[in-house]
Order: sequence, then structure tokens, then C-alpha cells
Amino acid sequence: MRLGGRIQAAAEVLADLAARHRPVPDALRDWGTSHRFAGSGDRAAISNLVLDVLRMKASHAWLMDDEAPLSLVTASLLRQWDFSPESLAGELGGDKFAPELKSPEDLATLIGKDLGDAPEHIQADIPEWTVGHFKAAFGETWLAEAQALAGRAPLDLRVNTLKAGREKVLRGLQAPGAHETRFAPDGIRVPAPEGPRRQAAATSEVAFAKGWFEVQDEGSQLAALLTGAQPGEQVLDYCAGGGGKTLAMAASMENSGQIHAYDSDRRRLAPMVERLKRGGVRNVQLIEAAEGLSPLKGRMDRVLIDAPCTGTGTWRRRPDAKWRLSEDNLASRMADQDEVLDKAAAFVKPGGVLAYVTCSVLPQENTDRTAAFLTRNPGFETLEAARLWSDKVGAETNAPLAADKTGLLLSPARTETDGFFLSVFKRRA
Ligand SMILES: C[S@@+](CC[C@H](N)C(=O)[O-])C[C@H]1O[C@@H](n2cnc3c(N)ncnc32)[C@H](O)[C@@H]1O
Repeated sequence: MRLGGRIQAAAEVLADLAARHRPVPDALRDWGTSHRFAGSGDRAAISNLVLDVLRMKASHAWLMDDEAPLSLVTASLLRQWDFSPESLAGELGGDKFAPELKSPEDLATLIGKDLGDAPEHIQADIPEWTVGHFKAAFGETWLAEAQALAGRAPLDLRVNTLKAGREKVLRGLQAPGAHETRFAPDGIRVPAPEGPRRQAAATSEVAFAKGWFEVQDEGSQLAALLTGAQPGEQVLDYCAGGGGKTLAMAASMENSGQIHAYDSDRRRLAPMVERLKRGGVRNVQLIEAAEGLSPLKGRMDRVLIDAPCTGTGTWRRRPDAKWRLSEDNLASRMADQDEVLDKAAAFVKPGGVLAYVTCSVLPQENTDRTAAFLTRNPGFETLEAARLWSDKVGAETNAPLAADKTGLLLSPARTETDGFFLSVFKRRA
């Protein structure tokens, strides 16, 4: 397919998403099924275009004075794919599948408008009701933070130190531009591809099948590292899900001690069985029902709560979630977070540690929740976040502190990671 056909396809997928409110992968898959002639390069380009549009949907629509899918795709090509109005017209000339676009002169006028005249939420490409929350989280840099969440995300890998070293994995990796991550000691970053290009398929590598690495955002790797699990400890991963952080902690613990991995939705634990086997992890026990937790009460050296959250920190990877988020969703996640904090705290032994993590940047899910937890649970005290960062990550860079300094707040703009919050408490002895 030439660019014209890809533009048309992206506009069709966006129209489908708007009409049927369904997940992006489902709409892309259906388009692929009914257009079998499209090759893998076409599918990657169409997917990239759709996701890029969703990342900056509000500002594209404001500049174009129009939210029709074709206008949004055009804006994306001009603002995110480095086309000029003239080069775009040139590329589409003679392409019989190309949709009719506005003239290069009209496009130049529209895209040339000053976005600084737009309302704040449009400049930031975030839902209007979240602007105040971003300001509370980041202060003066809130706009740059929101805009950075509208970029493409790299592919990050965590080397499984139970089986391999970072240099060895890097040497064997086919992915172009792969390099060591900035903060995470076992991380490898494959930069996001540009324009229509496909992201490297790291999970097709033999090294992945051998368990030498896992796919995990650097922010998630850091959250596991900062939780501080040590060899020989008894650890409860209370919201273990598919086990991203369980596996990272098992490697930090050098396969010794025990991680009890629990999730209230036991089906979410299922993929971990295969991951544990591939990774050569031997110190994890899955707990499939809440009753299985009873013997652990008051006995854990360390408890990790990777809390259910709105996922605002992952908007680069799931830009459609940004526009689906509602105040009701947020309120409901906040209630979940209070519940998991109180329940999980009961498993920490006197002198033990409780780590609270979200992949959200909203203070309501982060420092507001931890402050409320401490009021309800005076037997816990906060460990100093700046010290935690310098001990585990290094003192060369300032710790990315949350606004009230009681926790760490990672983000694409601050740490070039997904958005993550972490706060660590100690149970008084
Ligand atoms: C952010 S995800 C976990 C991701 C996982 N830790 C990882 O690193 O791959 C949050 C998990 O919390 C679980 N969850 C939600 N409410 C819970 C509750 N009340 N108790 C325990 N787990 C809960 C969800 O099922 C979900 O799997």
C-alpha cells in the first residue's frame, strides 16, 4: 500500500473506534481481517498512525477546526510524522487510493495556528477535568509533563540476572539502537521507531525464549528495585497480576527466600506460570485465594502493593485510555487503593516494609492515598524518598520527588519512563 491507502485505512479505524467505543487492538485486527492484502508493514504504519492521532487528538482537532478522522490523520502526518503540506501533497500525487485532503495552502494556515491560544487542556492533550490534577502533581512543569505523555514510548527490556548479564543480552539483540537504560541497572532500551516503522519484535528472539530477558518498562523495573527485596526475605506481592514485578524481585533476591504472589483476580496470575518457568525462577509461590494469605499475617519482611489504578502514567502506550478516563473511574480506583493499602498492611511484620506503587501520576491516587493511609495506620512511618533513590539508583541525579516529597514520581519528562509513583513505609517495631 502507498501512503494514501494507509491514510484512508487509519481514518476508517478511527471512525470505527469513535462509533463503537472499543479497544484499539480489536479495531485494528478487524480492519486487518477484512483487508487481507495489507502486509505487515502496512499494518504497522496504520497502527502507528491511529495511535499517534489518539495521543494528540485534542490539539489536532483544535488546529484543524475539525475532528473528522481524516483531518486528524492529516494533522498527525504534519505534526508527528514530519511531513510538510507540500511534501504530503507530493507523496499523494498520482496515488489513486489517496483521499482528497485540503490544499497545502489551507493546511499550512491551519497547522500554523498558535497552539498557545488554545485552552490549557487542548495544549496539554489531556481531558479538561484532569488539568488541575496535573498542576497539583507537577507544579510549573505540568504542561511539559502532560505533553511528554503524548509521545511514543520506547520498548524496555529487563535482563533476567538469574540467567544472563546485560552486556551479553545487548550483544545478541537484533533491535536497532538498543542501549543500556539510564537508571535501571538491568534495563535495555530500544528506542521507539519513527513514522511508519515497526517496533522490534524482541519477544521473537531466541534469548527471550531462553528466559534471558523480559519486556518491562524502566519505570516498572525501578519500582521493583526501590521496593528493596533482599535475598532470603519473605515477600508478599499483593497485586501480582501477570508478575512483572514478582519476576524482577525474584532476580533481586537471587532466587532465595520466598515471594508469595497474590491477586484478587486469580486468572491474572495464570501467565506467570509460564514466565516463572522460562525465567528459571524458583522462589515464587502463587496464592490463588484470599484464604491462602491467612498464615502470612504479620510475618512478611516486605509487602509490595502494585495497586489497581487509572494508568495515567501509561498514556503513551494506551492513548485511547486517556480519553476514556472519567471522574467516576478515578473515584472507584481511589476506593480500591484504600482497600488494598489497609488489607496488605496487615501482612507486614513489626519492623517490616510496605511499598505502595501506582502507574498513575494523579495525586489523588498517590500522595493523597498514602497520607490518608498513614492517618488510619499510625503504626507506619514513611521512609525518606530521596534517600531511597540515592541508595538504590545512585546519587548522581536528583531524586524525582512527588510534590509533597513523601514519595517518588517518575514520568516521561522527568525520567524518560512511564509515569510511576512509589512510596515506602516501615512498620514501627
Ligand atoms: C497494576 S496491576 C498489577 C501488575 C503487576 N504487579 C505487574 O507488575 O505485572 C494491579 C493488579 O491488582 C489486582 N487487584 C485489584 N484489586 C485487588 C485487591 N483488592 N486485592 C488484590 N489484588 C487486587 C488486579 O487484579 C491487577 O492484577
